[in-house]
Amino acid sequence: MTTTVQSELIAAIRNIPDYPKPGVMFRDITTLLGNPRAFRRAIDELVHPYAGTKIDKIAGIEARGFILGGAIAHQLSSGFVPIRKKGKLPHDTVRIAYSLEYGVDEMEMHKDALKPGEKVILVDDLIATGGTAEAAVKLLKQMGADIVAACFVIDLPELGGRKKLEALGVNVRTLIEFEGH
Ligand SMILES: O=P(O)(O)OC[C@H]1O[C@H](OP(=O)(O)OP(=O)(O)O)[C@H](O)[C@@H]1O
Ligand SMILES: Nc1ncnc2[nH]cnc12
Repeated sequence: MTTTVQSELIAAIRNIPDYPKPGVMFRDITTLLGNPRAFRRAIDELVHPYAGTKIDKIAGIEARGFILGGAIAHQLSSGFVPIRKKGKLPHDTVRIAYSLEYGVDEMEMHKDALKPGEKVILVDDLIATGGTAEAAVKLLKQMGADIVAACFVIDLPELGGRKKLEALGVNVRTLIEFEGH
């Protein structure tokens, strides 16, 4: 069943066919971010299960996870930890390689960004194959984080990312789903 809030979020997202390559329907959240009501709704929906829970850090995945994660951190009075593509963080880092549709990339976070046992929520805009989020989960676990949940606005269920994270024992929260790539 699609709720009113879900319909509103779906309507706020712009769909761009064949971007960045033929056959991909790009789910563009910039229109949602530019819509004050939809942006607030998305943040409220992502946050509400954790209201009143002490969450030490929100870990946001570059780049769109920074925007959502910053707003969520503010709402939950948590700190924010950026997980960045390699070479962007200035201090000592932990780094992990991960697979993209074509080739591999690496992401990293600062070694002192988290203390073991801290409660962390991982945030990104979208989960597709789950390769990006899986790598982020591995980095967070390496740092000794207690991963409370991984939260995304959009799930592309056919690509299997949610199941991949759940197989790692991660509680996954998503707001809306789209069929296909
Ligand atoms: O589940 P996956 O198959 O790993 O794909 C999901 C990732 O893809 C997009 O980021 P992208 O790699 O396009 O980077 P960007 O946000 O820096 O543009 C999205 O924001 C996720 O981070
Ligand atoms: N279809 C899609 N739209 C936006 N970001 C994505 N990342 C991976 N697949 C995507």
